[in-house]
Amino acid sequence: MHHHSSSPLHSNTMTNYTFSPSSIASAAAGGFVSGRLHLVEHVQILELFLAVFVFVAIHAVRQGKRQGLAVWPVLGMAPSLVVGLQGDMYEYISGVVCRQNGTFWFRGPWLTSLNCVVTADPRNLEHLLKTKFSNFPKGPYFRDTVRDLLGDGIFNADDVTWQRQRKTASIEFHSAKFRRLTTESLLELVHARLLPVLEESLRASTAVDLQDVLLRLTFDNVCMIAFGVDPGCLRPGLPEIPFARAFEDATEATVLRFVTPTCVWKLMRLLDVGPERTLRKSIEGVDEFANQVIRTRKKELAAEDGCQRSDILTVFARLRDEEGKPFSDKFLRDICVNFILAGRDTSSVALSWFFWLLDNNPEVEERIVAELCKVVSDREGASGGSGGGEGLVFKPEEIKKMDYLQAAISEALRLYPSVPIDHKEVVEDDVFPDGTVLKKGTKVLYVIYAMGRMEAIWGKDCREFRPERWLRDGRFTSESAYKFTAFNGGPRLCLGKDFAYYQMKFAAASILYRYRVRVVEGHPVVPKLALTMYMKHGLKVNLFRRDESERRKCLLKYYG
Ligand code: HEM
Repeated sequence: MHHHSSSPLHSNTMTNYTFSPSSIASAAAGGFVSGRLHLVEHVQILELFLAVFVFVAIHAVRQGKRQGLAVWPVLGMAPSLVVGLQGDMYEYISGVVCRQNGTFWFRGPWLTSLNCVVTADPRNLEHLLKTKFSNFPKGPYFRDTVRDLLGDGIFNADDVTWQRQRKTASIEFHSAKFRRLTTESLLELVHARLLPVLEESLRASTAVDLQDVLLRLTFDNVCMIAFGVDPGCLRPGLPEIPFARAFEDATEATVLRFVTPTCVWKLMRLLDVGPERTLRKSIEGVDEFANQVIRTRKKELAAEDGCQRSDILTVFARLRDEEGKPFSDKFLRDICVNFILAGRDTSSVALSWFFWLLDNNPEVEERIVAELCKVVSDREGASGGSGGGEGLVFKPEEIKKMDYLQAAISEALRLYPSVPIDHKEVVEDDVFPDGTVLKKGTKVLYVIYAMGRMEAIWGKDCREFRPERWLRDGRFTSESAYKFTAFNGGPRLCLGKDFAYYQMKFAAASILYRYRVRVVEGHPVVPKLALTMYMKHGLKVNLFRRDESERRKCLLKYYG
């Protein structure tokens, strides 16, 4: 369409007319006439171009009404996606999926692999997560993209490889020994490391990035659970830890692959350039740390020295495969790296949104503080007031009793699910309960973020932060995993769910009992576009001491 502007005739005429000083007369006579002729030609072509554009645009927008997003020739829905990327992508997709009654087809540009079904319909979720579970694995596309980092670990595996890890890890996660490990490691981290860092910020009257602090807390915690080793990210001065840095870089570079055409990143990997070079180097960093821990642990176990340990590495290192052989170091590395990835950021990100929501909903915060004080005042032998001092440590059975806190955290996860979008691939032709026809190989995206904000699921007040919706007679009641999908559902339900709730409740209760957490005025809070819903700019907060008289006031207000 643009060939006219590069025609030699056209450019010569223009050159003569505009710049040649040699013949003004000829320019006035012949040049001027031909110039006008070309101008007319120009205008006609422009008009034609405009007419075609308007026609295509009307067609695209009309199709958009039916299909959710404008569909352009060749580019499909990609231009609409680019527009969406300028604002809040999650809100944008949620809007489309709601207008389309829960499901729509995303049409990618020709010759790309971006076509997929996008859904937020609980019936479809139950179908793909439970009823037809084996027809919706993670699939080869996902596996190829993340294999360099995750190998054959649980997050990246399907079928037998997944089943075997799931079974062993599930038994372990529900054992008393493991529970003890998680409660003890968390107690140590919160009281010896988290609270001192926060106290220091209060004393110095400086703002602190609460998201960063919480990310460090859960990173250390999950490493203790996976490896039995504490990397020490959460310490005064918030030092940079090479293993944590390598892990983060490796995850980011892996995520980048999802938005790069496969042939491009594969070529970059071959040439060892750009983000692929970063990825290779950071994976080396991860492996160096992992391999050293694995070697040491194997020696310990051979010397029967590590019997008391109950971390994931020790459990799997003791096992034997079908042929009676121990697992390879590489497989042990994959198992641990996957657990770290799964349990690293999700709880801390959820807590960050939770504290931000509390800052905007002071009455919810008061109710939580009242509940904490009630639990403390119910302690045997406690008398008067809320019964605790600054050194108070919540006990596991007390954490369990905090129904309102559990409701408030669930409500934060409903509105800001740590994993906002997830995906599956179709093995055999199938049909969703809502009638969507699925061909073998189709990719399915389910928008967990949108599901938390649908009137059809949560009612008219779906956008309000209202923990009460989770309570029946003051007791926390869980929702169907196919409506509240923050932890996934069916056989691949989050393995760390109970632990995550314990961890979030323990950390939140320990902080709220001592401090008022106030977000710094004007601090921008927006989600980052990534596989995990981080706050893009972190969460800068100031801390203020919550003293006994304030706690007592909350207790009296709600419990008389
Ligand atoms: C608020 C906190 C958390 C949320 C919202 C969350 C959410 C999820 C989701 C959505 C999945 C499914 C991912 C997928 O299959 O694509 C998942 C899987 C998993 N989560 Fe969590 N998670 C949380 C905390 C944790 C923690 C603390 C751990 C471990 C210590 C953990 C361990 C796992 C594991 C091992 C899987 C894989 C299960 C499987 O594939 O069979 N999670 N989680």
